[in-house]
Amino acid sequence: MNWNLPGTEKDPQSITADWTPSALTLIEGVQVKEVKNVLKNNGYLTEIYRKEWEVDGLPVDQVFQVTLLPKGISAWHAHQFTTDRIFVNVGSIKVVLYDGREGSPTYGMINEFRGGTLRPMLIIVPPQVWHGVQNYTDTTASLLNIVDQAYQYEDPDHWRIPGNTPHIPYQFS
Ligand SMILES: Cc1cn([C@H]2C[C@H](O)[C@@H](COP(=O)(O)OP(=O)(O)O[C@H]3O[C@H](C)C(=O)[C@H](O)[C@H]3O)O2)c(=O)[nH]c1=O
Repeated sequence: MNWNLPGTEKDPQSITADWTPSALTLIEGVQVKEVKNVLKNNGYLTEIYRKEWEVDGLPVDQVFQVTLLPKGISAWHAHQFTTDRIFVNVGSIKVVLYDGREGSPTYGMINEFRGGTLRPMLIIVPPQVWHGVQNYTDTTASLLNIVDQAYQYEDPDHWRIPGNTPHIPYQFS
């Protein structure tokens, strides 16, 4: 008996048995450290960064917070020398990375992560990897950036390209 309706499609695999997106190959140099919330009687506690996780072996020189209003987008950014470590500490944020480094084994690759209160994770973004963030929810969200080189006010190590550039094969929606 045919029970399908016109236009019916079967789901492909989207997630592995450990709930990692099945299609996810990490961009060269990118690392992700997922952490678990520690549930307490009066709330919960979340570790954000430990040197002993050995995610990059780099120093911590500064920590700053970026707050995104509902649906706010901040893209695209890259740094020549600075490693970003992004941790969404409030709400839910999409973190999208693009490898535009010619000669990189993952040149041209996009990585997309959704992290935050529900799925805490630290994302290590190496220098020269383009990144953008989007609060895709209706409540204010924020992320912490734990950088290995503090922001230089007079000479920021910060390059930008518009969020809708045709040179990155990703559209924030
Ligand atoms: C980083 C920094 C910036 N500023 C000043 C400089 C600007 O006048 C203003 C906004 O800084 P920026 O334009 O860098 O902020 P975003 O565009 O939100 O970018 C930041 O958040 C996204 C997600 C990134 O990935 C960037 O690496 C990070 O810089 O704050 C400071 O006063 N101190 C600082 O440490």
